[in-house]
Amino acid sequence: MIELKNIRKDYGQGKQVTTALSGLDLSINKGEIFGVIGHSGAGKSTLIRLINLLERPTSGEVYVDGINMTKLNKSQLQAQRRKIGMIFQHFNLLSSATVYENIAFPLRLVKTDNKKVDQKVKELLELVGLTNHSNKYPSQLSGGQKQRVGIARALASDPQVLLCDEATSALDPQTTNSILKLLLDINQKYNLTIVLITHEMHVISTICDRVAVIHQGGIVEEGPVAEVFLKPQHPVTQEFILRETEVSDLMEEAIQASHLEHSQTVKITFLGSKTYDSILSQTVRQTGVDFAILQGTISTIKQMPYGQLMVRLEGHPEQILRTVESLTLQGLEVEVLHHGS
Ligand SMILES: Nc1ncnc2c1ncn2[C@@H]1O[C@H](COP(=O)(O)OP(=O)(O)OP(=O)(O)O)[C@@H](O)[C@H]1O
Repeated sequence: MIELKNIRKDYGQGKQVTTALSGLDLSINKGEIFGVIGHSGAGKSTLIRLINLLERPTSGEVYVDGINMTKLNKSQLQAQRRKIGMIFQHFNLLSSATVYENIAFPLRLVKTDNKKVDQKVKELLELVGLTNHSNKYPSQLSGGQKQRVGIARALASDPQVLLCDEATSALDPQTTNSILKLLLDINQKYNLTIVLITHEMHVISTICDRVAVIHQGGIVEEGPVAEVFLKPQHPVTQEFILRETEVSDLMEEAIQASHLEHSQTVKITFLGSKTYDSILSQTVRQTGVDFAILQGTISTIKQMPYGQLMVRLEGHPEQILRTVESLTLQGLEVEVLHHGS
């Protein structure tokens, strides 16, 4: 659906050049929710604005739905942009227009007749849950309601792609979750491709199918969210995930402090329905080892449950080995963090 090929983006000229993106390749499938995460200045805004050519690449190509955006003339680009909706961190609503007129705005621009406008706006008001607010002005709305107007306006032209530029960064956690749920519902209802940029791993793990981690203008890690989240490879990804799961450096201290003879500290990852099974207790009963839980998390990645337990297994080395093998055979992921002597 979206392809960025060997993209370079420089801002400024001569000695003042800042390279925001260098040699970036990215491919996003139709109907997926794709997240891009990175620190401030990593190049996220530049990347998302390249997709609808709000920023032109210095070199490289941008394809949306098979069309090379960089080769279009002005009117062709306008037509292609109607397939790409966008929402913003600070909503960018027209303050002097009502909710109704904000949503109608893209349709008025292309001179849609009033009856069709009315039908579409009412449908969208219902979709975003603002039917009773249509005559209000943006200043009379909460942040979450403003973003709902932004979403409805972005959907007015029946786009195939929705770009979300830090769409929940100005919202509190509860409102963030309600907006994320709305985006997920829209994605499922219309098979809309959603691209979002964020600096919060929580946003990624709540709704995204795949994620790319961007750092200093390049993608350093990319893949299905569960894979990247549970087995982060790059230090920047690891840092985002540690922040999210609130596992601190104290963890390392706990592992060292709890170090015992004839023990091994392991991290066990449970995915999907296995998260709630009693696999660990059944296994240790059979192999005869004891265990102590050092840390544990149960959460979800896009509505799929997962659990991670840090445990110290205690027993004869052979018993511990059998325990690890048995857990692995039962489909759990076991990573040895520390061998006891
Ligand atoms: N219009 C511009 N002129 C000059 N430099 C720019 C411009 N826009 C962005 N940059 C620079 O390009 C780099 C990438 O910026 P970008 O805004 O894409 O990052 P970001 O990851 O979105 O950061 P943030 O989360 O802070 O918005 C930064 O070094 C930034 O200073």
